[in-house]
Amino acid sequence: MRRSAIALAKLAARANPSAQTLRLRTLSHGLSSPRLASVATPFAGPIFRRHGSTLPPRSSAFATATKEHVEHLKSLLSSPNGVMSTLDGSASTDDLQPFNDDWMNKYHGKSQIVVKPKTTQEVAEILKYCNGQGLAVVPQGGNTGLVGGSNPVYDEIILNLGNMSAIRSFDEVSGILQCDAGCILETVDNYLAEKGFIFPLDLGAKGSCQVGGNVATNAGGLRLLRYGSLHGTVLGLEVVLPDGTIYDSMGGLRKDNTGFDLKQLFIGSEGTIGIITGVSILAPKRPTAMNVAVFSLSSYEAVQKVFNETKAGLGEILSAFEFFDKQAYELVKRHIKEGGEADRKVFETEGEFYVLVETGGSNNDHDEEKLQNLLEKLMEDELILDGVLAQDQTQFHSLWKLRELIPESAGKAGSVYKYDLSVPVPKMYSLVEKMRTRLGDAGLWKEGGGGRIREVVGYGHIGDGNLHINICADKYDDEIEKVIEPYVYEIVAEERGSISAEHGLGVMKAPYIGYSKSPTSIELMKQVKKMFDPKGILNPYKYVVV
Ligand SMILES: O=C(O)CC[C@@H](O)C(=O)O
Ligand SMILES: [Zn+2]
Repeated sequence: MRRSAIALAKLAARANPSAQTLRLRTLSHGLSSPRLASVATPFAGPIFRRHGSTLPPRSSAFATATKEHVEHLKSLLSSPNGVMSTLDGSASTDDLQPFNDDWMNKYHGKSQIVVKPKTTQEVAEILKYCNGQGLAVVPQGGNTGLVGGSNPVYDEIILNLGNMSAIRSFDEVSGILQCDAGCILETVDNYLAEKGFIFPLDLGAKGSCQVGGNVATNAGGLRLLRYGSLHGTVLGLEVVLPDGTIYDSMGGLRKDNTGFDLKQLFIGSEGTIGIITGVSILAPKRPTAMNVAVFSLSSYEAVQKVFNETKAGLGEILSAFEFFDKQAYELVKRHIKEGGEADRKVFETEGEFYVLVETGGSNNDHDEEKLQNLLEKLMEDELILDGVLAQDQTQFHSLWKLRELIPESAGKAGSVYKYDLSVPVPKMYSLVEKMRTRLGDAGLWKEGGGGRIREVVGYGHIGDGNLHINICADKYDDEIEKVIEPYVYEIVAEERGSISAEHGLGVMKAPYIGYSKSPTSIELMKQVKKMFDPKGILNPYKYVVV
């Protein structure tokens, strides 16, 4: 009888307990690298075109904040320390910089006031006052976004939710958690872990991003494949509307068919129609048996085949299926090495592509058997070149790091233009190839390095049909941007895809929404915005610009 891959791996582990990860088997021969055939899909509707995106000028409809405004805002809060401003000398420009700038150093606001309320009532008082005074406001959570959605464009007042971070309640029978919007995602997940539950969203920025910001941007993350989108898991919200009205649906019923499901409007509205202050969400039971494996593959076609086999083989225990290309893997290796870690060989045979498969179930033996059968099949079919399987928690995390460290590693390689696209899975990687060709033709990128574009990498959530393209440039520059945009949106529109699968529109993609949405949809969105925010004070110049 043939021994299984996992059994072999375990024997190897006993023989060499210091091995960081376990090798499954190496198949370095007999595999061709077929290119993905490009299939012409006619786009039925007219393709929206927009060239030379420019920022709208600062709106003269908004008041300019003064020292008197600062004084009044202070009077609305329980602690005057909740307002930081250069207008009254309570803060310096440097103090406000972490709130004005985004973490990529791409977006730079010029706000002179940061307000940090502690209660929903305080948020309501602030918004009521700002609305009355015509002062524009940008809501801000962990400021970890990628599209400039949480930074001021000009001098909007920053309303930061960081001081609202209490877990309000957790019901261990229903799994319903209620918390303040400013709770850090990882803190909430750790709290749930102690009770045997899991937050139904996980992403690389979990240590800094906030739950309210996650909901406001409808963050997708690494386990959407398993737990679905926040549109399904969020059961209720507390939201302060621009005039200070508090909308409260925190009751959080799983079933409720009485009228429009209004909370859905706020999920993914990027702080343009209300500020989320509380979230009620359904937390599933935390899997007690988890495993992760990473494979190297020779082609994108193999990635797709492995995805199909994995879905069929693992069924309900599949909790993540991620992919990355060799260029992304090289960046991570370099980053890990620069961080001082010993250079270790993870794969005997490296590939053109890598996939990470995670299982999460409740019975280790059952899950392992399924994973084992899958791996045998993948190897027999010669779909994978090599694979490693985590054997303990440390290895579990170090394998996940190969995927999770990609954005950070790209950031180390330069100023990164980030695209977050949805297209049918068979078309996904062709977008990366088209982008390389485009940048090569413009003389900006050369295979092997040497151009102003240092690297173009493709990775993402295959399980959700969501591709990330990261283009690492020597600096953010209009000349480069014009080569990339709107070209990148045009090639997405040709496939009838989405120009924002999960990062949102923010200020970056606001001008390009027409590549993904019809004029009718955009008009309806504008009407919604006007209804909730007739003065347009909330997060102006972004999302759907009225
Ligand atoms: O930085 C990016 O482009 C992607 C970030 C995030 O959505 C991820 O999937 O890692
Ligand atoms: Zn992502």
